[in-house]
Amino acid sequence: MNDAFELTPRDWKDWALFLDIDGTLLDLAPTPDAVLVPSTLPAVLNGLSRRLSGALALISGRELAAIERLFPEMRDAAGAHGAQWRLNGRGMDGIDGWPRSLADEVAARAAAIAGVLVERKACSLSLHYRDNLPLADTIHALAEDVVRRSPHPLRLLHGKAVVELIPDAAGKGRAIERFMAEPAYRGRIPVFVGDDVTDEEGFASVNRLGGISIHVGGGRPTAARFHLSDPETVRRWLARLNDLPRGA
Ligand SMILES: O=P(O)(O)OC[C@H]1O[C@H](O[C@H]2O[C@H](CO)[C@@H](O)[C@H](O)[C@H]2O)[C@H](O)[C@@H](O)[C@@H]1O
Repeated sequence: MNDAFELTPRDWKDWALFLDIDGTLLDLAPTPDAVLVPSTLPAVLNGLSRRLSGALALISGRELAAIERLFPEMRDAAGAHGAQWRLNGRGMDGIDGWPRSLADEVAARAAAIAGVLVERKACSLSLHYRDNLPLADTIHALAEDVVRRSPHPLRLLHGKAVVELIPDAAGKGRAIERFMAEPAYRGRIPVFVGDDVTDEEGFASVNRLGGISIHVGGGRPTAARFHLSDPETVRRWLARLNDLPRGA
């Protein structure tokens, strides 16, 4: 796979940049709240957003409230794998139909299993088992049972030591496509950087749209066409882009 480090837009009007958070912008941590935002990263993201005339969005499995806590200055984001959506600093219509009572039930069932961390979000739910990896099958079976019984169409995503329940209509590919229809993004080349299996839908979308898909890490098959080795390299690449002349 091609190294993405030397990739540079010919013109700042060319690219629309979509960035995953955990495992891409930020190093993975033992729990969701333990992640650290390196002190120089917000300024780099702001600088790039300005260079791209606003065509930069965070595309994350985290809920919007958590994204805002980590990156308060970022104006465009898709949360909960695209079930939530914010444009130009304003919350937009998301995906309805999150079955709260079923989510209560799955949270209670999972909380009774030692080593599982339940992360409840506005319209999705994550079951983390990083503390007890052999629980993977148990957690997957529990989540599959919930999806089968849900009154609303849900689906499962299997991420890094996590199973996520999301509305069936959500997904990072659709989130990127929704941004690409907005005036600030329309006509640009989508560039998506992500690390996880849950980012594959985003890679497939940007490939279809003639864009640039960049996988962070390695060790598994991916639809991405470019590669960066780890979040530290992603941050160095973004800083390098942000140091290019504004007229690039
Ligand atoms: O789409 P992303 O921005 O990559 O978010 C995916 C999930 O990331 C978080 O969980 C992952 O990162 C945690 C912190 O490093 C780690 O402890 C956990 O094992 C990972 O699965 C986040 O907590 C989830 O809500 C996101 O959906």
